[in-house]
Order: sequence, then C-alpha cells, then structure tokens
Amino acid sequence: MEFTELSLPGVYLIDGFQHVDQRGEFVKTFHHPSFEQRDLSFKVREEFFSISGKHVLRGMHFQLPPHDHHKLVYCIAGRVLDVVLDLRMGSEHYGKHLSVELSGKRRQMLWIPKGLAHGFLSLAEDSCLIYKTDREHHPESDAGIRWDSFGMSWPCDESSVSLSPRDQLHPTLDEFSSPF
Ligand SMILES: Cc1cn([C@H]2C[C@H](O)[C@@H](COP(=O)(O)OP(=O)(O)O[C@H]3O[C@@H](C)C(=O)[C@@H](O)[C@H]3O)O2)c(=O)[nH]c1=O
Repeated sequence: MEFTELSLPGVYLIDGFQHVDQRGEFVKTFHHPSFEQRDLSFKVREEFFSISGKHVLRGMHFQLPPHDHHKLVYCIAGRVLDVVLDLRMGSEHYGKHLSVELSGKRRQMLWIPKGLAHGFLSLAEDSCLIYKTDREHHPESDAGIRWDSFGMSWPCDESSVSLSPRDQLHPTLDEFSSPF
C-alpha cells in the first residue's frame, strides 16, 4: 500500500494493491501492518457504506471525544468529492480543509484521523462510499459543521445540493467550539 500525506498533517491518500487479469480484478482494501508501520493505530470496530444520488451532500461529520474516531473511506462505485476540515485546536491548520476525488475507477482511499470533520458531494448517481472506523457509532456524540461555512468551494450551487434535515442544522465553523 502506498501512503501519500496530503496538505493537512496526518491525512493520507492511500493506493491499495490491485491486480487485474483475464478473470477480473483483485483489490486489497486493508492491511494492518502497513498502518502499523506508519504509527497509525487502527483497530476496526465498525464498517458501513452509503449510496448517494448525484449532488447528494453528506457532512461535515465527526464524533465528539471521548467517542472520536479515525476513519478510512473509499469509493467503489460512482464518484465523490471528498472533503475534510481540520478542527484540531492549536494547529496552524485549524479551519483549513482539503478535497480529493474518490472514485470506483481509481479506488484510492482516504485516511481521516481524529479531529477532522468529514463530508462529501456525490458527483454521480449511486456513488457508494465505504467506511471503516475504530469506534462504534455513538449517536449522542455524532456532531457536524455546516457544509457551507468554512470556505469550501463546492462545484454546485445550493439549490442543486441534496442534504439531510440534520445536515441543514449544524452550527457554522465560527459558531462551533472545538473540543479537539
Ligand atoms: C453514521 C451512522 C449512522 N447511523 C444511523 C443514524 C441514522 O438513523 C442513519 C443515517 O445516519 P446519517 O444521516 O448520519 O448518515 P450519513 O449522513 O451518511 O453519515 C455519515 O456521513 C459521512 C459524511 C461520515 O463521515 C460518516 O461517518 C457518517 O457520519 O443511520 C448508524 O446507525 N450508525 C452510524 O455509524
């Protein structure tokens, strides 16, 4: 597995092992020693996926401490513009974000450490995003920041974005007091 650190410290884009032959493909999506080698301690406790229509926007989500978690995400069908926002106080990167396209074609993975909010815009019909996390879902700790409050230039306008009722009500980044 090849790990490339992105512009926010501790956020990695990962290329997994892929093998193509006349039968089809073989793709490895997790290899614990590769994470251990980089001091990324990750013991998977939950795995789930979502399927999203074009222009569905989910985010920007995280769990509050002590239920905060690391996430590994990848897309196996369709395309998403995946976005992470740094909420780590005391970091010069606080409030900064980055985005990367994940797709069922390239199958890269994104490692999102604790202290970052995560969200994405689906760029195709039926985009499937798979998650692994190292802590169980804890509804009372499930929190968010408004998608349009931190300077991300989403490639669509507000009227074409489809959001859950919950995602419309998150505080803005300015209103949020970070515990990270
Ligand atoms: C996230 C989650 C939700 N649920 C439930 C709560 C609710 O009834 C239903 C749908 O939840 P949501 O609307 O929060 O789903 P969704 O908006 O897709 O939430 C996801 O968004 C992306 C951006 C993330 O980063 C994920 O960690 C997760 O927060 O599933 C679980 O049971 N376990 C979970 O881990």
